[in-house]
Amino acid sequence: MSTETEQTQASSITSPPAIITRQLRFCWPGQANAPSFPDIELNQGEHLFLHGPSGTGKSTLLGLLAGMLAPDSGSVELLGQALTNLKPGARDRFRANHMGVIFQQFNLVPYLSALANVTLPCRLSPIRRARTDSGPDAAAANLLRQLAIPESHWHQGVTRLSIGQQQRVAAARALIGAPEIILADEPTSALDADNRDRFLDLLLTLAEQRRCSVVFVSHDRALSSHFHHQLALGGEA
Ligand SMILES: Nc1ncnc2c1ncn2[C@@H]1O[C@H](COP(=O)(O)OP(=O)(O)OP(=O)(O)O)[C@@H](O)[C@H]1O
Repeated sequence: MSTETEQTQASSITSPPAIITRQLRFCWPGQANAPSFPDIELNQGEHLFLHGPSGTGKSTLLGLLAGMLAPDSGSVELLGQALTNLKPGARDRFRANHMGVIFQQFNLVPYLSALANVTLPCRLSPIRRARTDSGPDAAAANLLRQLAIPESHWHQGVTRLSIGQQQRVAAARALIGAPEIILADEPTSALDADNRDRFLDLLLTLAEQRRCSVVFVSHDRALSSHFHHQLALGGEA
């Protein structure tokens, strides 16, 4: 069996799709039937807008893509790696190396500064660290500057930032070290329309500069035109 590093090197030559899912089903405790999810095929550098009414499984699907949930049946293949075949520890390493996740509740580490939150993926992944040309601190500073977080806030505890600023710190943490895949769960829900559009433009511009694929969950159909593809859950058109 080849190692992840060998497969990643092979991937860069043949560029397999960023994401392929087939016949995914997942049942939460208490759910009568395991809902099935539509198949996804997303090439590297492409962006997918995932929408649908509340409770239709958008966050669950992101959890399956991130390898945080294991499907009852079906498969997830990311960058040519069958995620569903990896043991939990290997899945965690794969996520740290190749994915940036922006959670609905941000999941920032409350006792760390904004800067330390952003550099965290580089401490967990040598691959992400190696992709920051001038080092994690400089890369984090660059992202925080691009995301308009005032320098006076970089060394403050992250809980002292506004909700909109925390969202942007979470985006910077997802982008650092140029992971190939970014999963974003309603990252603009707390922002007003102007800040939402600015945030989205910036996220997609930074993702494009780094050739990241983005899967972006939102209720807000007005955002869909920013994305290459759309996928509806729950029978929405
Ligand atoms: N931790 C959990 N334990 C049990 N059931 C869960 C859990 N998380 C989600 N569910 C159930 O799974 C279904 C899909 O939830 P999910 O959060 O994936 O939907 P969603 O489309 O992301 O909703 P929203 O737009 O409100 O965030 C819901 O019926 C929900 O109750």
